[in-house]
Amino acid sequence: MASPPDTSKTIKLERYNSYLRRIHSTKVLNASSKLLFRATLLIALVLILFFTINYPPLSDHPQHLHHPHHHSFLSTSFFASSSAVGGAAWEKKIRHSSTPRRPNGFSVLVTGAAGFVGSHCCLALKKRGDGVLGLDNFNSYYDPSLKRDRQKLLLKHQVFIVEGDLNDAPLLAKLFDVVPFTHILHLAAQAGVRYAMQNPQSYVSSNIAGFVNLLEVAKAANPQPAIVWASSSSVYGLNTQVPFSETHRTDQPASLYAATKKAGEEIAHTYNHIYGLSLTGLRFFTVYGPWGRPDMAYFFFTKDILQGKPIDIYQTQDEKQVARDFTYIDDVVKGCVGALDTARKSTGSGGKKKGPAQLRVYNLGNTSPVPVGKLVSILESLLNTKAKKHVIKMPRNGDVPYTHANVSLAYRDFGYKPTTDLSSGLRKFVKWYVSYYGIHTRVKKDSEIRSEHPED
Ligand SMILES: O=C(O)[C@H]1O[C@H](OP(=O)(O)OP(=O)(O)OC[C@H]2O[C@@H](n3ccc(=O)[nH]c3=O)[C@H](O)[C@@H]2O)[C@H](O)[C@@H](O)[C@H]1O
Repeated sequence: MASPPDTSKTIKLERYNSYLRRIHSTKVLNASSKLLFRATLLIALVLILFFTINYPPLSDHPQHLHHPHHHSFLSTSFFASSSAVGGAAWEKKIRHSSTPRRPNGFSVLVTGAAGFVGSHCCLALKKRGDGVLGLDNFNSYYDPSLKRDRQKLLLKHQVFIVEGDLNDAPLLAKLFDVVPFTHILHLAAQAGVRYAMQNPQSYVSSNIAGFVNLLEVAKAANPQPAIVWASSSSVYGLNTQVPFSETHRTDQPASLYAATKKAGEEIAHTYNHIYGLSLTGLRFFTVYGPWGRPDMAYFFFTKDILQGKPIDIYQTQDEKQVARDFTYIDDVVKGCVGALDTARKSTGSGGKKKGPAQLRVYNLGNTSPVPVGKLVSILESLLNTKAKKHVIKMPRNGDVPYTHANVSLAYRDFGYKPTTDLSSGLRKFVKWYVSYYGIHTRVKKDSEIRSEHPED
């Protein structure tokens, strides 16, 4: 009888083989995981190197990268470009934009650079050879696409705007770390008289908290910059003496907007007194012109007249015409530049006052008030279109009935002399408006307007 085959050896052999296979596969596994580990290490090293070069540590401003205004750091810059806030490319842009190109040129930080007055001032300063860096939060108080278009215009002239908020102290400190600004032209604000009843907090946040934040950074900077900033004709409030002079009372504001601007003037006094900051407040009188603000009456009147929509023309409670000392943008820009040119250096350093510093306030108006009804009839002529006019009593919305600037102080100190009357200025505005919005209409010549409005 054949003995059954001895399988014990085969079984042993198979076990041995499977043992060998296991050892082998573990070795392979070990080798591949080692490879994976090394590759991961390499990638991590490369990434660390990349971030160290492009994003040096903001150790003194830790919360900056998490600020809501800089979500673009993660969403776009991380993948798409290397010009994120704090990066080497970003710093290069900032330095390039703010470096003067004329002997003894200024290096100016312009806040509100994508705004109406801000964008015009940036261009004027850049054109004469000053270094200009913009700051703007591009908020949506009015159509941000207009702000973006102003930004594009500035970029063509090598003016870079940092996107950020006045209340972002780490960002402001970072800007001063990178650039020794000689001046700040502070024009960022929550503007508009009537909107203050709808959104009071935004006035406190921009015009008070934001201003204080900027002053805190400026006082600590070395060297301290000289600061020129936008106050407002509205601070005259219920003052009845005319024309408004800087010596008249300004303690009766009629709107929260006016109250925050007046607060700004008092805050300026404090920072000048304690820290030796050189501060100049400019009281703008209803500034208008090309690239203007869509929330202002002359702008939305133009839009509504062209669209055949009715417009409200305010009258005082005793049925008198409401009037404004409308001031053309180019005149105001000259005033801003004049104020910068005559601003003396701040005297403090590193947050300590070293001696008395300059503290000034000036009216920048046109010295020639025009009733709103007249403004509308000039627009009607320019646009060859009749407005649907609703004359109504001025709602209790913070508006004052009348403004009229005495500008002799600004004339004495820096030769401020407005030269643009309302019809010439509005003509320039309307020409810009129809071209910007692609409207086909013939805008009347200055001579035609003048013959229709001889007293202007
Ligand atoms: O000098 C300033 O410090 C301010 O100027 C500007 O305020 P204002 O002078 O109020 O300009 P703006 O709104 O264009 O109204 C013009 C006229 O139209 C009248 N007005 C207004 C609206 C309307 O529907 N009807 C009307 O008659 C209205 O009663 C007024 O008489 C800036 O907006 C402000 O930010 C601030 O800088």
